[in-house]
Amino acid sequence: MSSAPVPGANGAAAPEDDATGLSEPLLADGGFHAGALTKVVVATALDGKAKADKGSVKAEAKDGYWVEVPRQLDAVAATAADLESGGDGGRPLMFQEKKVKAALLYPYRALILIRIIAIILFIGWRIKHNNSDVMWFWVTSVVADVWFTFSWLLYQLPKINPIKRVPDLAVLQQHCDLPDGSSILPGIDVFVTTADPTDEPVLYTMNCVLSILAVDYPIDRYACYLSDDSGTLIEYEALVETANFAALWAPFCRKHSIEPRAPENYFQREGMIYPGRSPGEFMNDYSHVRMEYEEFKARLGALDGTIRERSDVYNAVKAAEGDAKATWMANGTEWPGTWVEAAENHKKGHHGGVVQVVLEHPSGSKSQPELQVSSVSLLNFDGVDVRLPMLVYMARAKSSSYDHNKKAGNLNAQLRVSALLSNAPFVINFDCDHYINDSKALRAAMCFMLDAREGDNTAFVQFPQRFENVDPTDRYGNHNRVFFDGAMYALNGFQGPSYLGTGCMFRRLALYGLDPPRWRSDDIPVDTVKFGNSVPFLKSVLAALNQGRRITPPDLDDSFLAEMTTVVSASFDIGTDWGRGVGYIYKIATEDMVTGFRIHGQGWHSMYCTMEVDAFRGTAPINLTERLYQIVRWAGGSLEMFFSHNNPLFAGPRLHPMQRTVYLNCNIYPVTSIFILLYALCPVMWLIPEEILIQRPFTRYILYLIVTIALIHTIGLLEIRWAGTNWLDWWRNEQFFTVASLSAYPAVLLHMVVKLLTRAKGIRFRVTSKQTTVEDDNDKYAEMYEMRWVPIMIPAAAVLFSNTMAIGVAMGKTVVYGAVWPKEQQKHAALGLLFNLWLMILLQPFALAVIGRQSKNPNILFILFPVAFVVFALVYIGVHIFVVNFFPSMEI
Ligand SMILES: O=c1ccn([C@@H]2O[C@H](COP(=O)(O)OP(=O)(O)O[C@H]3O[C@H](CO)[C@@H](O)[C@H](O)[C@H]3O)[C@@H](O)[C@H]2O)c(=O)[nH]1
Ligand SMILES: [Mn+2]
Repeated sequence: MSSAPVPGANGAAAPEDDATGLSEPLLADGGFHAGALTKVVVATALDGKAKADKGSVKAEAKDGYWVEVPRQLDAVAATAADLESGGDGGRPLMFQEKKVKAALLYPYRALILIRIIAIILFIGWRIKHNNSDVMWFWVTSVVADVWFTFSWLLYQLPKINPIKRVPDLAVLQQHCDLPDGSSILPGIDVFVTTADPTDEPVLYTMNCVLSILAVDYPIDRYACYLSDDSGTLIEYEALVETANFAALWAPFCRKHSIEPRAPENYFQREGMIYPGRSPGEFMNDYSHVRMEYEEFKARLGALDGTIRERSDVYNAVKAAEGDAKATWMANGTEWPGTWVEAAENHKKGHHGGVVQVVLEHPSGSKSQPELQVSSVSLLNFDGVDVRLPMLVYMARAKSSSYDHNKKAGNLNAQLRVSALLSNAPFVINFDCDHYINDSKALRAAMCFMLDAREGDNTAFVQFPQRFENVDPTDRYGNHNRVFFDGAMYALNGFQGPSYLGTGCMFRRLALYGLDPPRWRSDDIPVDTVKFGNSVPFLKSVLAALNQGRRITPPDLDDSFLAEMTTVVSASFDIGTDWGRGVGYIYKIATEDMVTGFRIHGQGWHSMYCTMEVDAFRGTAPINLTERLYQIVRWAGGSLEMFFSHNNPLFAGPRLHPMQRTVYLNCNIYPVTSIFILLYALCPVMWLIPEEILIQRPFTRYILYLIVTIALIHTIGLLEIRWAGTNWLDWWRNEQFFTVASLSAYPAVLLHMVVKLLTRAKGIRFRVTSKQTTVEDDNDKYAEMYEMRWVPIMIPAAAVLFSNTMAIGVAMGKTVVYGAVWPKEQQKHAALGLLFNLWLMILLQPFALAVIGRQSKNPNILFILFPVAFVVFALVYIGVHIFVVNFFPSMEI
């Protein structure tokens, strides 16, 4: 792959893949089985089928730990007709609630109780036996234990009532899809955010957009907005190309029931079952679409060059006038955003706003869209809806005099533009590196929003984040399953999951800061102080309040276009409630956590929706340096939230006490790292001549530690059962928490202290790089081995080094003194070493990162570490002999 920092470099590299890329899928037994009418297996037929079967067996086993809660039907009558939610009264129940089986839940709760008792006994015992060698050290470690207990309780207690909710798509369909082919499903505005065409390859972003344009939802009931924070022409022109390709791609997906509907990911997958209705035409259609896709990618890759060339021509003409070198759109107008050659008002962070409707809202008729690709006519789309939903490109204006509030500011601009253009009652947002993996996902979210029970009081429906590019052993804990499943199912038992930044459907009114219907008063101020100075926008808010639920396309006349530029202007938010009481929240690096918190604080509920097939998928940073920066942002945002007016302790009474506990834990967990760092450095005491112990009797102390740590892991083993995760997920979570505690978290704490003292700036939203810079076609995880040393890694490196040295020295001492040590001391040394080893095991991912490419075989640590131990042991013995001979009075 090309590593040139050219936007869309991935696309440009496509032709290299042609040799394998364009080959048609193999057919099972040389042809299609039209067997059970529709089931045709493509590629590795038997293999694929076996995989699919195994998958469903696994899903059942996972679900085996859950029991259905009977649906309460009487709730239906209680809900009045609410057009905002798309129902006409008498709405059905559209999801199934499940709780953990008693046989698992009660032992789980019992173990939590046992651990609480064990810890109380332990701390009581320690305080009674304050006979350590070094008093200050003992006091600190007791404080540490109390803190560990406190933060563990914050973490563990809210997990005692997990709930799983499964959407019932069939009921939704019955209720909303009318027999005449129309639908009463409510409107959705779909948002995609991107910040940089290089760090976030255009190809990913466009794949995300394509998966949206082809999603299974009534075409005139949703609209797609791409908001480009880089303001580059390349993103706009890529979107126009995408609209062209979508005219082929979307009907193809609909005709053949393609999954997933992001082409890059679809063409990469093998062994899929053909579920569509036209197996006979599939091969022909497939190869056409595949060919068009390769050409589409090539066009994306060439965009940069095209734009430069075009601009050179225009600029040459204009040169005489002495103008700056502008960037020109295809229609011969100057691009209002950033220019290829940065100029005043046209550079990164300082440029005009753009709103361009790429595809207009489809009219009622099922006619062909205006934009077409050549081979559309070659395919037979009879009976297939070939329309596309409205598609909009936008970039908010930026100016160096204003804070743009990063992703939150970007999303708020999208909220306003979409309010003017389509004003759908629901919005869902995606990061540009995520895509819709199950085309029914938007419908699934609707099951929760329209449900007769809590539907109207549900502000958002969050889906888990699932990742595609992570190495099979998930070295740096990217899958985060303990969080995305364990913690989120747990929250479902109270007010609901927190907002996790992507793959989350919101009720527009909840984002506008309104109370849930349950608490809403009749008098809702809709004014410029709150919402900003745009009359059409205020009107749209009133319309939303009055439950206008259709996406009604306005006339795109000049005054309307001018209004759209107003709502994306750099200063629009100033002096309004945007980012505070309205929209996504500003000033906190984790805009997601704090936005969800604000909404929960008003008494809204949220729902966690998992589907059998991942609803959405994305990419995660598999390079340790990038990953740690991501953690820095999350942890930094957490602490910032604690020191802001969004501190959960100040939230009103509508926030459920357990929900408050969870948010509090989310805010202060980085503090734990101080104590972890302290403990992790303890083994250094083996380097000291005299035996120093934190606590006497040491044996009893270590036993207590072992019991309490073992209990955590036993609880974890039960948790992974109901969460449907596995022990590796659990273990990686433990390891990564330790690694982060010795790097990202202390760095963030230090930053916070400095910030509080000097009123410095907050944590920077550094966009996670998705661009693979490593060239290695044989290893798609090559990126993982390229760790860049950064200062935040110093504590982890220090702990790793001192532990290795301590173990070596302990071995050396055993050789020198072992025989003369009293039994008691031998035991102490052995127990101390146990602790060292435990730490080393927890730090394994970090050690692997340090050795880079050598870590392709992780077992190499079993050689490297023993060698290091022996080296240190020998050095110790050498020094010892030297000292004994030349400085007999000294003791080491
Ligand atoms: O100034 C900015 C910065 C970022 N983004 C967008 O924000 C999204 C997330 O950025 P990324 O760098 O991919 O962050 P991650 O570390 O992957 O993000 C995780 O953590 C974030 C909170 O820190 C959440 O917002 C994300 O949804 C969640 O996936 C991307 O679409 C970016 O384009 C902007 O639109 N404008
Ligand atoms: Mn991301």
